[in-house]
Amino acid sequence: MTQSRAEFEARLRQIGADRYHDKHPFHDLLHSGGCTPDQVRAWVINRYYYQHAIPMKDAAFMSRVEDPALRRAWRSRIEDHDGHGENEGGIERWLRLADAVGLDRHYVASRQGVLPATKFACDAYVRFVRDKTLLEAVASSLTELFAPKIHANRIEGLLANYDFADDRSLSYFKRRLSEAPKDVAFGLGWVLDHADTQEKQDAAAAALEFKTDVLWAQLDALHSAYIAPARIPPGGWQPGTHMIAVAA
Ligand SMILES: O=C(O)c1cc(C(=O)O)c2c(n1)C(=O)C(=O)c1cc(C(=O)O)[nH]c1-2
Repeated sequence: MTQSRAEFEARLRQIGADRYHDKHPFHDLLHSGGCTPDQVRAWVINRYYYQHAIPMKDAAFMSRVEDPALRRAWRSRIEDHDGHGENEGGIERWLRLADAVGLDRHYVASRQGVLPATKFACDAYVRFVRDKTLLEAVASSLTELFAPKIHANRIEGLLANYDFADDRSLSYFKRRLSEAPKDVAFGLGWVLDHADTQEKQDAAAAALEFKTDVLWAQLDALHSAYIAPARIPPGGWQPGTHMIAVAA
């Protein structure tokens, strides 16, 4: 049976409550100060791959949208990451975080050393948004409903527990606190308006579940590779390498 708008929204929010990556043990370690500097670096390197994929998936989405009003509402997402005018953009802000943890930003931006499962997960997200219905594509972005809370926790946890953390190195997350709610308010409204049959509601819910898997798989990959007993796959970043040379 088709759910009411309120019931369907509650169903989507429950998917976050059950499956969002704020519950992953890697995040507990990271936010509580339990990661070594190299484990934080591994996260920065791998998460860069997600940052790199996001504007590509938004461009893939926009290439399929025929309604100019929807493209107009969506295009700021690309500018938020790539920058526009005075705004240097999220990718540059992420590289500032890479600088702060002592990594060579050119290495991070090269995406060498990224774990295989991170690549598979992020590339699958870009393909999903390119190939599925527009409704499923928009629904898959709705994990951002749950992101401001994890960003606020992360800012607080990193500031309390790591020397590298300050306003400058964490500016990526601070900025997302104002960008994400605007995007997700639009995305949620669009999904609630367009998921007007049971079949469409089921497809949108499945898309959101798929996206929680994309996020969870990245943290499983990190945990397996870099938390003891660490098992770095061939080609994965080796701790101690690709650091900024520090003057003696
Ligand atoms: O740190 C996080 O936990 C987190 C999660 C998500 C998310 O839920 O997909 C995004 C972000 N951050 C983020 O910074 C971001 O720009 C972003 C864009 C999107 C998207 O699907 O379009 N998700 C996310």
